[in-house]
Amino acid sequence: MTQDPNAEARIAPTEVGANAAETGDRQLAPEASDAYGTHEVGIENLDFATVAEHGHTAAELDPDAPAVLTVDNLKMYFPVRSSGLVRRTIGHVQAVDGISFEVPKGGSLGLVGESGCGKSTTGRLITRLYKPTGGSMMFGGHDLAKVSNKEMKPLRRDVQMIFQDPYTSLNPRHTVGTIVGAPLEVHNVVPKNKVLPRVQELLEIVGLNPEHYNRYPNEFSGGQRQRIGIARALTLNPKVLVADEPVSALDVSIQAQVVNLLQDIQTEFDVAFLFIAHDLAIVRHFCPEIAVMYLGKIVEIGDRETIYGKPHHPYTQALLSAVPDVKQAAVGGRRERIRLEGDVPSPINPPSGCRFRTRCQFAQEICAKVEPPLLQIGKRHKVACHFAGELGAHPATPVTTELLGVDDQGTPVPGATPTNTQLTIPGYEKTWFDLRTKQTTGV
Ligand SMILES: Nc1ncnc2c1ncn2[C@@H]1O[C@H](COP(=O)(O)OP(=O)(O)OP(=O)(O)O)[C@@H](O)[C@H]1O
Repeated sequence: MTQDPNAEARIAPTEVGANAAETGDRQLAPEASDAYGTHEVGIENLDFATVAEHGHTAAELDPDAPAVLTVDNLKMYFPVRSSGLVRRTIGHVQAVDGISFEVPKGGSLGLVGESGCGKSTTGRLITRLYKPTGGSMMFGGHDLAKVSNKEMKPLRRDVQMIFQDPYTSLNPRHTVGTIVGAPLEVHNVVPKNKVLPRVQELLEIVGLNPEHYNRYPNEFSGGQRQRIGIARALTLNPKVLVADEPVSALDVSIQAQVVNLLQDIQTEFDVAFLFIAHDLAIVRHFCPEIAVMYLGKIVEIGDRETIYGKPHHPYTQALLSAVPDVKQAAVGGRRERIRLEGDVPSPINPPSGCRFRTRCQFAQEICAKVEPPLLQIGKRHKVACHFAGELGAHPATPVTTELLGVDDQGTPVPGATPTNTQLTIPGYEKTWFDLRTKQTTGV
């Protein structure tokens, strides 16, 4: 494991959880560190952005990395049934509605957005906890969306999930050894007498005492339990890990340690992450590439610098304006908060055209009539907005009309030929639409 060079204080192996279990106290003492070995960051009660600075450096983008997972036009519609004896389907929750993206080999894509926008559903689709309504998820030559449960079994080894809540995701009746070792037995990967050594090795890798394999989850603190969940996800040497809010249930001082552990794991296991989180500071640190979701759609996707520095979608701009930025505040340059009006509409009956339009200050007639395509507007930047532009520089007229063959009100122009062929691919093209010149351009 990589030793954290900036850690200010190394804390002795802690057994806070064990002590608490002995006294029957589930309210654990404050966790200075939850790790047995490495990964401590001796900093407490700071915001994540600051803590992270004292831990690992932010992950870097490898623009040449091939895609390990390619998701194309993925959809998940949950049926809504009437009450009564004959339960007819009366509608659908459009939890995920036609999203496309790539996860690079050994890299990480962050998925952010408000609660209910479809992040967890996306993660559960990729790990095939749900079977999608439509679309494809190409992984190692297989379409995970189409394979049968039987065909999926060997593929599950490669695509694993870390769950949000370390309190409910571990079976309290099983020892850590059983929890971490179970996948090895189910998939028959090592002989029975090799399971325990492998479990102990994994516990050590995630910073837990390998001798604690025969303890139960309630004997560990929250951060330690999440390490158990991480060890379990790593057992089969996956190629893709879906981390669904992996630190949001943890104490702030522990979050950075667990994120740093995930970074170590990514480097050493060369595993790719789909990192789902609503905390934009954590995503900024962990993910060189970020997709922003709103009501089942990706509204903006791009590299970290672009998404955080020059977001072009009004929703991304509003989300980012709500992030407390300690450094900015210190120099008196705190961002003005953009308040979104109203609630997120129901995914059963989403707004026509652009789904964000009911809460968008720039919305015009075209937004209700025509859905904006996820248009590539930079080398690694796509946005779905008719009025895409930097904060304070949104255009007065829609930028998409010529591409879509409509006028400024969204009415089809007779004889116009829409040129939207390149608008929905999962990755990036070598050329893109220049918002200023409204021409295709490239490197
Ligand atoms: N099994 C299900 N049946 C019906 N609707 C569902 C189901 N799972 C999720 N939904 C709905 O799908 C939408 C997307 O939910 P999802 O949990 O994916 O969002 P999320 O962005 O992960 O939110 P959160 O951060 O709160 O988990 C929500 O409206 C949710 O109510």
